[in-house]
Amino acid sequence: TNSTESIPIRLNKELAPCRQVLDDLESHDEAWPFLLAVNTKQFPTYRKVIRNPMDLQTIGKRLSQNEYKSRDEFVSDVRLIFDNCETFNEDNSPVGKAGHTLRLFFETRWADLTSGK
Ligand SMILES: Cn1cc(C(=O)NCCCNC(=O)c2ccc(F)cc2)ccc1=O
Repeated sequence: TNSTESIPIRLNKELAPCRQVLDDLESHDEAWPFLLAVNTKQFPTYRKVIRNPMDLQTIGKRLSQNEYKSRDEFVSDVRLIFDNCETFNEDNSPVGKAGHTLRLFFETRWADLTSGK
């Protein structure tokens, strides 16, 4: 059965752009640092520095489990990825640059999807 059948139409419509932009982010060439949670064995200081980790897989799970009650909650989690990235990485590092590139891509795509274009 279609898991969205139980969601009110209004909410389902609300969340459609969220699914679309998440798919676009996941398939972006610069998404590689953000697809999965940062590996804390590879980066042992990460959880000390970053109190609220976030990644695209986690957002996908929350979306599929209907944990977002509004677009704003979804957008906050996406922006948390990029804010965490700026906190932990130098701007001119490979991950830092990927974060800036993907943030700009997100904000542009999100505006297109939600400004009725
Ligand atoms: C957000 N962030 C990520 C990293 C980081 O180094 N992340 C993993 C890179 C290695 N992972 C991959 O290359 C990969 C992962 C999944 C996939 F499907 C394809 C490639 C470091 C600091 C930081 O703040």
